[in-house]
Amino acid sequence: MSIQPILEVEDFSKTFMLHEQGTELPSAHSVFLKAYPGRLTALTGPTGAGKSTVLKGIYRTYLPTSGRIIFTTEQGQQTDLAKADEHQILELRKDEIGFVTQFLHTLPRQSTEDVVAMPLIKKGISRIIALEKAREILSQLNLPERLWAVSPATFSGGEKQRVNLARGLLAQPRLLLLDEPTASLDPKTTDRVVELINNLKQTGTAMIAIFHDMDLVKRLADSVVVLEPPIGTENFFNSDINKAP
Ligand SMILES: Nc1ncnc2c1ncn2[C@@H]1O[C@H](COP(=O)(O)OP(=O)(O)OP(=O)(O)O)[C@@H](O)[C@H]1O
Repeated sequence: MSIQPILEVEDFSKTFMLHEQGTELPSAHSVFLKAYPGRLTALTGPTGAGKSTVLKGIYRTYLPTSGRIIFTTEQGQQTDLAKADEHQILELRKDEIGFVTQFLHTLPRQSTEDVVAMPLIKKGISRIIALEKAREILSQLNLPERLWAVSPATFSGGEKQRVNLARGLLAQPRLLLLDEPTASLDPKTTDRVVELINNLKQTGTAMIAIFHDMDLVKRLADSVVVLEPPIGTENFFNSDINKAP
């Protein structure tokens, strides 16, 4: 039996209305992509092509201007994320869809280990076990132990990225969106992230990840979608990566 996609993005476009400037700014245009359980779809293309906009559309930070985002839930129900109500989106974010961004928004005074453990605690895992797992992954990602009890609010870019990755990977969602997950990391930690992402694939998580570094695409991607503003996208498979522009 062929493997079924967990997510299908069909003809996704987003135009931003800049009311104060009285103008419209086209962003992502006519994007098609699919995500499969246990596989990683890489999203590449030049700056400003709309890659982050597509991930934010899937996570529903933005509403698309047009197109469909069909997500198959754990119960096997198909939902168009472009039309789902806020309550359903919040439930899916809690249980099924994760997003590792380049920014970290946390409550003041919340410790790093609590930030990382929180998605597991929300899923009903005991605080003691969740904290144990949080410390384990923070150590794997080379975040110094002296920082675990401190709020990440004042962390460096690379430290914040480690916290974001630790939280997103530990939660093991069914679909994980990653926006340049290794952008601020040193080569040793990047290798560790590659290993953790490959482990997560084995558990069946579907991933869509933005990369600028083609070496990472070769190491991690099962398929690639190239965004080319403003005319659309080109899809090809990992075996063709060397032919990519
Ligand atoms: N909230 C917003 N309001 C107005 N314009 C926006 C907004 N978000 C993104 N854009 C515009 O949409 C276009 C695509 O932005 P996006 O961040 O999706 O690109 P990207 O491909 O991820 O770029 P990069 O590789 O530099 O991260 C850009 O021209 C950007 O200025």
